[in-house]
Amino acid sequence: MTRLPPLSDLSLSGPSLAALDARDPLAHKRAEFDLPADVVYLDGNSLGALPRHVPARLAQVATQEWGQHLIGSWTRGAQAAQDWMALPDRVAAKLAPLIGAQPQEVAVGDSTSVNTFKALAAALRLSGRRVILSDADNFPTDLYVAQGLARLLGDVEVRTAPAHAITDHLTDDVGALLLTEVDYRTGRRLDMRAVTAAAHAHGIVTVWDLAHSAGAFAVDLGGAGADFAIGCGYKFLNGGPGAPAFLYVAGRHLDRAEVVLSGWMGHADPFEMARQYAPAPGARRFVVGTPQVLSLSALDAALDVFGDVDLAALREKSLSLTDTFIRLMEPLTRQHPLELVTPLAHAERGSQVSYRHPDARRVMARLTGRGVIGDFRTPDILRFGFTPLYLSHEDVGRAVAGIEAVLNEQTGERA
Ligand SMILES: Cc1ncc(COP(=O)(O)O)c(C=O)c1O
Ligand SMILES: Nc1ccccc1C(=O)C[C@H](N)C(=O)O
Repeated sequence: MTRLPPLSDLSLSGPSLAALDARDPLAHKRAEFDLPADVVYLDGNSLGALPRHVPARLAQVATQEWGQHLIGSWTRGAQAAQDWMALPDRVAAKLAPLIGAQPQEVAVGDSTSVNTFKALAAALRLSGRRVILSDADNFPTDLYVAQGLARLLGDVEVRTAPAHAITDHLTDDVGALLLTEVDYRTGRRLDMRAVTAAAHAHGIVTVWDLAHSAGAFAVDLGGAGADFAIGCGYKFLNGGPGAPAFLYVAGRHLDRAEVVLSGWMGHADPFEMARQYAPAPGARRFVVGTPQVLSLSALDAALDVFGDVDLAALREKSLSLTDTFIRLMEPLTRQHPLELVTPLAHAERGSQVSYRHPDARRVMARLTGRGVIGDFRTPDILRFGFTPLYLSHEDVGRAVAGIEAVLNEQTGERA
């Protein structure tokens, strides 16, 4: 079991947590979200909370843009850049600064799974090779999509290795490397820059899954030299259930990146109705069919929450929340069969903390019943996500108190 150094200025008592909250530069952001009062929501890494202003935007799109302006909304307001046709591009432009991208390097639409397929196919084509390498414990959809692409192509091998040893498996026959920057179970964060550089040394094209990164901390795709990336709109970006996902392609690849799902909305001039596909300039070519206007509008509005957020402060708060949680949990790891599986080193940590527990499924069910909402992940993981925009250190204290009560309850039942 992992042990932490003794607490210096922190205890479970309210005031020190309140003091941390008092100097939180993001404390005011909480008021921008709608959350039930009696809940500590530690699941924003699965479904982000509702930004308060999003329902009004949805109502406006439904009743005015759809209800009143009907088909005209596709191009209406094009001068003022409010048309539905350009909505994916406008959302891409809002998202780009959060992931260290240029607007023309980002396409918004479809699901993360579908975008993984598009990015992986393009990466493999760019490499001219026939092997996809991934983390053996990657999120299932990443592995399934790679397997499906391999089945389609017939002569492609999907190879897996443990994420922590991935650089030992970078060989000159590997074409595409598909990795998730922050592991969905352990919360371990990979060094995207170092791994990308190591992959490039072998001529490997990288595809980074940013599902648990985008909106949790500043991602620097450009600085890391990443080739492709994909990620979810409904987790830390708070775009709502089923929100459109994103796909990043580095500007240097735009000329040669091929779109396997070449649909008319990624055509250079969709309404030319040409017989032959010609890709739109920039990442827009990865938009396939008709944009999902309702969900894109929700994501568009949700991203405004980030408008005044200093991304350095976001990371600092995230680490402060996860540090606080780990410290307050430490006594419980001595009394109960809890094993911290999230790295203590800040550079190796995303914005979640996970523990192994032999009865994790039941513990999480009980915890959720008490209003502390996290996740159980197979086989024995208790997972807690920390969204710096709407959680306080006092919430962390309440969560730990709830966890303690549930664990004691279970111990009492066994005795
Ligand atoms: C790492 C990772 N990739 C992808 C996904 C999901 O993809 P999709 O939105 O297509 O279901 C998730 C979560 O669902 C995830 O954690
Ligand atoms: N999209 C979902 C739909 C339903 C239930 C969960 C999800 C998740 O996002 C799970 C998440 N990716 C995870 O890391 O476990």
